Amino acid sequence: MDMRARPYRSVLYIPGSKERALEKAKTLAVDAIIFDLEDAVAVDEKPAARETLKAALAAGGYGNRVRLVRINGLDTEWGEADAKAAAEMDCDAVLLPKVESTAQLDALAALIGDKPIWAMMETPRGIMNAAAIAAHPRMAGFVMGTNDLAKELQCRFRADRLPMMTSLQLCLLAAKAEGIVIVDGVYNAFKDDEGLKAECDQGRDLGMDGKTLIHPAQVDVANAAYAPTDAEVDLARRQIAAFEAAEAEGQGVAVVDGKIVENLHVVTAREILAKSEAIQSLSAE
Ligand SMILES: CC(C)(COP(=O)(O)OP(=O)(O)OC[C@H]1O[C@@H](n2cnc3c(N)ncnc32)[C@H](O)[C@@H]1OP(=O)(O)O)[C@@H](O)C(=O)NCCC(=O)NCCSC(=O)C[C@H](O)C(=O)O
Ligand SMILES: [Mg+2]
Repeated sequence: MDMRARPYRSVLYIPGSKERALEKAKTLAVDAIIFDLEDAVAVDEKPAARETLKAALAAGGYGNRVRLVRINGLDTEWGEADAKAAAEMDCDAVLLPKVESTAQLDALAALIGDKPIWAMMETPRGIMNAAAIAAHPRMAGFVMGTNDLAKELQCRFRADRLPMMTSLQLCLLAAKAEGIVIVDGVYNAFKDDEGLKAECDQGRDLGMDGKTLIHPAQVDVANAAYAPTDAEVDLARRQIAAFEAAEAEGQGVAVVDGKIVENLHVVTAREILAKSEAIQSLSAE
């Protein structure tokens, strides 16, 4: 399955220093993992975490989960060594934090061979440059860093996320314009399923591909919220059938449940079916 076509409902951060969590992840039904060398790893543990992570990835066992390695920024004392190490790791892409310019992406690209790049979108300057960052030839996905963003915006955390909505939507526009993946920021209260579900539903409504997570307890909620529902799959099938029947009769429009169905709705319907099938084939592997 190519990187863009596959599901990203649940994207779990794992501190690269925590062997127990690195092991636990092999048993979790996550679509992707962010193996973290940045904020989840204490300063004193950074070089050791790089070695721990390298060994864990070499040992394998992560199945069909997409493996992203989040390095420290190239302006830190660990960034360049992280990037060179990640280039040799058995991972699918390298995630760069606090991306603000395409020059930073060029610098990373020079260190990591042909691995795709993902960007943490979490600073005001980065958000303002989202279009150019998304259009970089090596760019494959955006991860919203809503904790850093809230810090930089000096905004309050609100259930409706109004203070950061412009930022989320600028990144969504940039990602969709370039056809790259975009996953939403974390929900910090990892024991609050109801709040997490509400934020997942909001992200899904906005057009996010999935949710970044910090704890295994959050996985099922995100997987459910970002999968097409049975009702959506049923409607998609009926829309496609009705439109094909209308076309066979020389019509360009069908009606399903009292609503028009045109070619563009059929494109969305086919995407829903494709995502549903991709999820099924992931769990069957
Ligand atoms: C939040 C935690 C510190 C809680 O850890 P812990 O106290 O160990 O939780 P539990 O005892 O409930 O754990 C139960 C078992 O699950 C494993 N576990 C816990 N967390 C993870 C995980 N993330 N991945 C895999 N496995 C995990 C434990 O090892 C236990 O296993 P077992 O004993 O075998 O049953 C902890 O969850 C944690 O460290 N989470 C990650 C925090 C993190 O990554 N933070 C950085 C990312 S957030 C961010 O920076 C986003 C962005 O940049 C922004 O700006 O917004
Ligand atoms: Mg951050």
